[in-house]
Amino acid sequence: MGVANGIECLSRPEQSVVSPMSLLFNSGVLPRWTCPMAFWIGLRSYAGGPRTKHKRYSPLASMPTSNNNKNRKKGAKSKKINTKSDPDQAFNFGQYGGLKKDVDVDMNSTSKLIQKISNFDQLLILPSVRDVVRKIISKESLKLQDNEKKKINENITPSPIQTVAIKKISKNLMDPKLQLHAIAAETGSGKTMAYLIPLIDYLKRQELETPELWETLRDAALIRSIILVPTHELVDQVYETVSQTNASLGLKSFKWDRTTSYRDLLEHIKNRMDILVTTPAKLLNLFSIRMITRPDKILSKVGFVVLDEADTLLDRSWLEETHSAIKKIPNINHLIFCSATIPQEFNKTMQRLFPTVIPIMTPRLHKLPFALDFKIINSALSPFKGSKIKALAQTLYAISNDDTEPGLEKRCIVFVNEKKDVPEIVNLLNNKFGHNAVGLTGEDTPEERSEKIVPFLSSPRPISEIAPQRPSSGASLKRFEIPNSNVVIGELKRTNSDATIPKNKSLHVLVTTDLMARGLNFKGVRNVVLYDVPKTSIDLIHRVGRTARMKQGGRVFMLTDNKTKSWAKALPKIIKKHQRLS
Ligand SMILES: Nc1ncnc2c1ncn2[C@@H]1O[C@H](COP(=O)(O)OP(=O)(O)OP(=O)(O)O)[C@@H](O)[C@H]1O
Repeated sequence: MGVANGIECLSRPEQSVVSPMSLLFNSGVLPRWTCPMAFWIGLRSYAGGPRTKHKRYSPLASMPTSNNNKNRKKGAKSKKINTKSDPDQAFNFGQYGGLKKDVDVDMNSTSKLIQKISNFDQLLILPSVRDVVRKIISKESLKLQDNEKKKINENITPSPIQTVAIKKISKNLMDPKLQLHAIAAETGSGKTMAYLIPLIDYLKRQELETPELWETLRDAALIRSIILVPTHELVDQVYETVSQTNASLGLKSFKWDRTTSYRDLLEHIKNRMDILVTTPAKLLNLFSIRMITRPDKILSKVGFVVLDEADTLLDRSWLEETHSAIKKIPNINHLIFCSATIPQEFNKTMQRLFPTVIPIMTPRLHKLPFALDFKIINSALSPFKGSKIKALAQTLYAISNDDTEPGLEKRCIVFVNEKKDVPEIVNLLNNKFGHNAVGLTGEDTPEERSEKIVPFLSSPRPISEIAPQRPSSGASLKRFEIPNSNVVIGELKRTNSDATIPKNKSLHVLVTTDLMARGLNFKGVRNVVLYDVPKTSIDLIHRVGRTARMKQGGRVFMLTDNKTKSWAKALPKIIKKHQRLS
């Protein structure tokens, strides 16, 4: 049977296409156990925040204080200190930090470029692509409230990471050689569009600038580009953005997640798939679908591949799967890694390979969101007296009763370290404190996960749509400042003790773990509670990054107790100083 489209033929190819990727891998340059594609930059950690052996230094040693500098000068003689240390020393969060301290990308030229470019018109993007992208951003952007959406074009400017990424990637966009880029910028900074705009531009230019090639692709059964993400929630989210290019640019995008049928997948591949959004595991499935006997042919025209949340996809629990998936794509032209954090372990693994990747970073990498209001609540103090659940309940009351987000249903995400704690916290919040909470962990079925997460991923609903049950008329709101914290909190005093606790409908609470801390664009969620102090700076950055996205306002309440370490209590100061975390 003919090999017309890689789906009907029966014979397997005699020899596979030798590709730049397999060349890298098979040329012995890399030991077999490594993955041939991740090329993290040669990050050199500066002396920022040296963990010193001097007894008097606490883990806060990295905080630039006068005596630290004096000691650091003294210490400088004893060990070689990088002269190019970052002016704002990295703050070691957690016992071992976790993030690479500083990057050696020239931030000065990046900052100058960001200042120079204030409009998408100044970037090398096809006009048709530029117009569509502006419309997508204005539709999805949190910044533009409805009444502003009419002024679409003048309000949509490229975010810093978008400016830098598009500038660097579009320089040689259509060069046929293998090009590797690593995009790293703070959470909520618009990284999705930072890789999507070059990807879409690449596909459209391929159509317009190489018509003969396009003739061979237009009606073939193949996939032209792939975006890999770690979770099905992210597949849905990225696809929601990507699919908006279908009608306006004639691009055929498709998401392959747990709900996708093979029939649907084959149907879309048969009619040319321009952008596939999926997970590494699903992509590997392509090689075990009986009806597809030439999966290599289907992947032979994939020119553009993105690994979003790359530090997750390439950490030790994912490395094997991601590496196998990438190895199946023989002719990659652009391979882009994208993440909000550069964990040390990830960086070391990548440094061992070869740092040929072009780094694309912005000055706020590893810093918490600019417009973040970070509050610490010590549950050891009265009135909580060591009860974290009571501190959480009171915090949620304060959020639901304060004057923020007038007229809108408020949402709050509560992150815990252990998924086993989620059910009990939800139960107590709902049945003892009258809150409106749901719990979400990996134990939930895919259907349960998407049902629970949707109200937090969509924009806030008008409160008029939800029957707000105000506290019984006898209640009075006594407000008091929690000692040793910067939190004003209200205590609901009920005058008639038999009043049932009103279900607090004006605040919707999601209690979850790090499963939901990565990449998800919780639209307009203004409140995050860290029920447990995150174990690493990576967890802290991703959890906190679910709010205050794209310069929006946002509040984080972190519950502490007598066991909380001093470095955790220093966070409000670190954030106020916009200090980098490590
Ligand atoms: N140029 C822009 N102007 C205004 N809003 C934008 C712009 N680009 C993206 N956004 C909006 O900013 C929000 C965050 O974007 P995105 O999810 O891509 O951030 P991110 O950097 O990928 O975050 P994370 O690191 O958490 O994955 C989205 O609602 C998006 O629509």
